[in-house]
Amino acid sequence: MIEFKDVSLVYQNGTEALKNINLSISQGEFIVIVGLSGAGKSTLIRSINRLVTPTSGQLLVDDDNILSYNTKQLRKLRTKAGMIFQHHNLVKRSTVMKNVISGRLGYTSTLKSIFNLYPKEDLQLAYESLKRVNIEDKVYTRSDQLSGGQQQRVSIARVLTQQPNIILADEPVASLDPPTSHQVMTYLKEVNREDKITTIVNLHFIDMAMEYADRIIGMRDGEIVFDGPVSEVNEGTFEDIYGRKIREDDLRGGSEANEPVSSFNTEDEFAQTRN
Ligand SMILES: Nc1ncnc2c1ncn2[C@@H]1O[C@H](COP(=O)(O)OP(=O)(O)OP(=O)(O)O)[C@@H](O)[C@H]1O
Repeated sequence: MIEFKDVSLVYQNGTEALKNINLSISQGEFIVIVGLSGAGKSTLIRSINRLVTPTSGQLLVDDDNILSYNTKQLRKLRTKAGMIFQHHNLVKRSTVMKNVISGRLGYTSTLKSIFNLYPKEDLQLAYESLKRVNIEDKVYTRSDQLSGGQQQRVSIARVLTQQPNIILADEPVASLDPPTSHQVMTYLKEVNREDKITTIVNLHFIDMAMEYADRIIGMRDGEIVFDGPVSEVNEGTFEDIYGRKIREDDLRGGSEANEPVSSFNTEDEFAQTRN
């Protein structure tokens, strides 16, 4: 359970990025946050693993106020709340396995991790995580030799290896083409359903928000201006959130041919079904 109680965040330059946020998120929900650039979406999700620190209010994760956490507690929190970024944040010159096993860092002593002394079970878990996103054949490939979509799948595998109970995804598909975007969202949704991991995703594209979210939160100018199940959302809702008419570039497109992806071995194979 995640609870924001009157949470505000003012950056050092005076920008009020979050204004009195009150929000309650139950374990296992799949939430998409939408809003124009600068609305505060990143700030909101980065508050949950304390990549940024709210300046007032209370932020509870499993009944604990994370705003009073020390360094050791923060390390634990960041293991529990895994993060996926727009640009993957993989170590480019390391292999896929090295990147994915780093998901165990929060459970391993620094010395052991320097010498790559991960327990066998951790290596097994990393391999199983790669299998879940169908990229286990790339286990010894250098990360910079993968496509953008493959790198994002590796970053999902890395997060899974962390065994989190929250996944925070900050614009995970912003740099991907439509078919690959749907593939990545489908994996996130699959993981959410199977493992009951609370998943919070920032998205720019309203058609993708409608397709994958169970609940949509709309932000404008640091405030929550909509919060409800996807069944209550229509074009007018987005126009209210955005404060303008919906435009073509608010849509990612390419969803009509969306199929379950698990049975495809390669991204090319998957993409071919969409052409
Ligand atoms: N480190 C920072 N220092 C000062 N202001 C910041 C910082 N990070 C973000 N902001 C400002 O805070 C506000 C909210 O930014 P945030 O990145 O959370 O919005 P967003 O909705 O995620 O936008 P985008 O979709 O462009 O990423 C914006 O006005 C932004 O310029």
